Amino acid sequence: MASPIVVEDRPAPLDATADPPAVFDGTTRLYTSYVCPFAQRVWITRNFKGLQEKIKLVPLDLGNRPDWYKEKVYPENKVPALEHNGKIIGESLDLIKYLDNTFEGASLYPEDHAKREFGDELLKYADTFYKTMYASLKGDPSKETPPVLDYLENALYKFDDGPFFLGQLSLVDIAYIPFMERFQIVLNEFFKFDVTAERPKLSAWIKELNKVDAYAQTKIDPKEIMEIFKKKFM
Ligand SMILES: N[C@@H](CCC(=O)N[C@@H](CS)C(=O)NCC(=O)O)C(=O)O
Repeated sequence: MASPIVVEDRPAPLDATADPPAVFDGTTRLYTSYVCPFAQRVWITRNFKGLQEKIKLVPLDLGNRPDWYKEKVYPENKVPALEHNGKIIGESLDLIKYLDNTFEGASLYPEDHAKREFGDELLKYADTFYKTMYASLKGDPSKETPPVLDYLENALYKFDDGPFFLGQLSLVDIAYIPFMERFQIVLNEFFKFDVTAERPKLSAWIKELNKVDAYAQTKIDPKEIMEIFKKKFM
């Protein structure tokens, strides 16, 4: 079960003029960006586990990033990064596992061996998925994306005890949904290509995820998605 619904105000992103937080003062902080799909994975995980009080959001303006972020916090200069117990941890897939294993709250990975094995395979495939989707924008998505979309559609038939990849909501769904959110909009708007057409499982999966408050609260305005993609990828 998800934790009770918490409605949060989004703090304003910090830009180059902002002072740094009191780094390594014992506060657990998620350095993030509201528009970053990798960071969104960690944000959803935090929300679902009910860690809003324990893990403070520190959103950055990536286009005008403060120098102190690279210098004092995360030399990689990327989001997401988590400050916890005197250290900084990066990489979204590592972070969602870290949050699930380290903090209290609902578990996001099943105990069942077959589900874990399939979950590991799907988590590995997440890079192939998003890279194929981004690369397709330079060509014809209606030809280049069906293999990866069909892989996901077929994967959704594997367990029938719920609409999610491993039946119940897990880290696997959280790894994919930020990217699906963006590509559903962008492919529809710019290429008139519907990722869910003739993919009933995928369509139901997206609908069910939209009912999950921990995710719904992290969505960004579709107009903003289209502007970002127009500027950066097309
Ligand atoms: N592999 C990383 C990718 C993180 C990433 O690329 N984040 C982007 C924003 S969406 C970023 O911080 N870019 C800043 C930059 O590259 O300078 C992860 O999974 O966390």
